[in-house]
Amino acid sequence: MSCSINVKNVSYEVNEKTIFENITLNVSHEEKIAIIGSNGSGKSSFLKILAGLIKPKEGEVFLFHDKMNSLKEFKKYRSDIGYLPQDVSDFFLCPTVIEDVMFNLRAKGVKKDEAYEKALNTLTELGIEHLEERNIYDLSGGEQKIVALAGILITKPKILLLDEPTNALDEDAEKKIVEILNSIKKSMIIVSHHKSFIESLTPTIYKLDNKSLQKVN
Ligand SMILES: Nc1ncnc2c1ncn2[C@@H]1O[C@H](COP(=O)(O)OP(=O)(O)OP(=O)(O)O)[C@@H](O)[C@H]1O
Repeated sequence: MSCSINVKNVSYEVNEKTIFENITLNVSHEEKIAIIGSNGSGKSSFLKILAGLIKPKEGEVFLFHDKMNSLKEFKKYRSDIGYLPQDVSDFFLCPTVIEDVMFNLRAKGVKKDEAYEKALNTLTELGIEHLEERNIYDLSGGEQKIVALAGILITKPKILLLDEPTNALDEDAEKKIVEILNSIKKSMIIVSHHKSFIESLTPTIYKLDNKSLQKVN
């Protein structure tokens, strides 16, 4: 089957300390996988490598079978990758929720009325339409997380890299996110500590432990 992401023998170190080594992973077109692991095991760093934000020490990353030789080369796939960071506080570019969610579509040349309609639909799907006119920086951490997710989902990226998408979310919000992520047929890597959330999305779970990535089941 065709793969969206291939990782070959990737290692990462910070300040000469090895965080993980020799990670090999293939994620097929439309496959969802989850990564668990204890605090500090390197899950966020691994996602950042796949998003082209940091460089591995060694190894190779392929997106759609195209080898990424430098961080610059990730640029051509920027709009195909939806990366949700663990901390979204620096994620926003516009003051209000609706403006921010519309922003990525407007940047792609979508007309204002159409972008507004799509943004409102996305907010409604995620159950946060009441936040439309709110200032993002007045929102709670959980609300900000869902707004950030809305800004990613609206552009329909081919790959979703989601770092703890439900931390700080209440049960209802989590349920909505499960419904939406289950309805999306895209390649997805979800990092989470939340077992029931992960199990409601995918049976394919990996654990980052002792510097290596192993399949749990
Ligand atoms: N820029 C950095 N400077 C110093 N240390 C870093 C940096 N980035 C990551 N680390 C260290 O690398 C290790 C892995 O961090 P990472 O955030 O990837 O772990 P994680 O598995 O996502 O943790 P958590 O579950 O707590 O979010 C940690 O020990 C962290 O302190």
